[in-house]
Amino acid sequence: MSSSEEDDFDDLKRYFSKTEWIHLVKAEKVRYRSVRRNHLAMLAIGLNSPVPAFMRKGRPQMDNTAPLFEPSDSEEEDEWTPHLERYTPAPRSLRSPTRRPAASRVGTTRRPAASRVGTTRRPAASRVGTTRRPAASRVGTTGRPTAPHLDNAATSTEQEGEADTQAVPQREAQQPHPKPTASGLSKRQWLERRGQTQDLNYQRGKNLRDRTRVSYIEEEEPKDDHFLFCEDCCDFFIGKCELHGAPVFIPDTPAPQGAPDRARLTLPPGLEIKTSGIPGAGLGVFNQGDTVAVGTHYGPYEGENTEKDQAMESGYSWVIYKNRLLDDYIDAKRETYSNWMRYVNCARNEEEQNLVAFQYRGGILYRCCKPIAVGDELLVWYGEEYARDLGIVFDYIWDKKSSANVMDQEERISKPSERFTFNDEITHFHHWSLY
Ligand SMILES: C[S@@+](CC[C@H](N)C(=O)[O-])C[C@H]1O[C@@H](n2cnc3c(N)ncnc32)[C@H](O)[C@@H]1O
Repeated sequence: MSSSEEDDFDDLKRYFSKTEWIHLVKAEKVRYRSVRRNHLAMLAIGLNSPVPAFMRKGRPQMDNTAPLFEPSDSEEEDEWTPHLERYTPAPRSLRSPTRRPAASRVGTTRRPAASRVGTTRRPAASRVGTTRRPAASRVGTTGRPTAPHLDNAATSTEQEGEADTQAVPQREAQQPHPKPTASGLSKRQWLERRGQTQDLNYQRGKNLRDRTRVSYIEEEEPKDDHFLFCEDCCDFFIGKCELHGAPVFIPDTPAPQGAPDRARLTLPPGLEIKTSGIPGAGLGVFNQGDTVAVGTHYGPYEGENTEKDQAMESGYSWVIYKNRLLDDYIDAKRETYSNWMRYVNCARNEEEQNLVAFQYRGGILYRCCKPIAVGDELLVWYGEEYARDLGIVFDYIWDKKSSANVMDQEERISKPSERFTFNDEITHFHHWSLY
């Protein structure tokens, strides 16, 4: 990383020991920086955001001086971060386990990224699950109860984040004086700002019925597949990208499940299904409308839930990572129970790939990573092993230089032209093809 890039992370350094810092790779720093920014942004607008673990004072040192996200050979690997990509540039077949791909196609041992069935890798388009724990909760969630009836309330944001919600009212009732929250306001002040002081009428001994109803909404902890990726910033975000705003989602045309030819009926306006431009590939999906902009999202991929064995037999399946023990398999073989995305063929090289498959909130989405002009065929990457299993001939070039050293790789990853996503099982043409 150049020294000017290193400067970008100056604010972050103080949260880490020297040893921890030198073991963080760029992608991790970028992630921590986003987490911190999100956290601060939420505080700035008065939302209750727990302090991210890594920012907490006195947190235990990360005991590991080796890379924080050291890859493991175990199938049980629960978490996946971009960092791991540095260690496994070699055979990334979906069937060979260590890492967890983004959405992956079924069919191998590796779980496919938004992956086609058949792998153990976490699918890119659906590679679920990483080590990321973006402290910052989604903007818009209420976070822990800022119970309006607790007029003498207010424990620190952090305490609130750790305590049982049930315990909060009692604990808070015992606190005679408001303590400042992480936003610098006491809870009372915060509530006053929100014009809710009229609700502060609850005192001990008063009829509980007089209390304002409070709904305790658990803060949603972002999961690995809650993130979207901004193709311009080359960074992950939740909700909307700070610079480029809300992502574009193109919904399917509604069609009843079980309808004959349902998959075709779901085609969004502007797309067309016709014979693929790839010889022998059958049908494909083409753009017949305006150019599809980078960052446009389609999906989720629809099909029937199935077992791994069946999924591996199908040319229309993806793996959806659920947790360390469980994957779901979705098969769009039957047109009556699937959507148009089943017709999207596999790119044969980086040049023609214009969609990236990844897992988002338990489904597989395709994100446009290259403008799709009128007449162009939509092409996604299925994942190497799955593509192989299907007999797809592709330009297998990335492995030739897969032994590129880590620094080299990191340099390359930092180039904006090379995508670096959690879902990169599917996207590896983007950044692996160059090695
Ligand atoms: C998800 S389906 C795509 C839609 C399929 N073309 C159809 O007509 O239903 C996957 C199947 O399409 C074909 N296919 C997809 N990409 C291909 C490619 N690059 N080259 C050859 N065949 C391909 C293979 O037969 C594969 O099993």
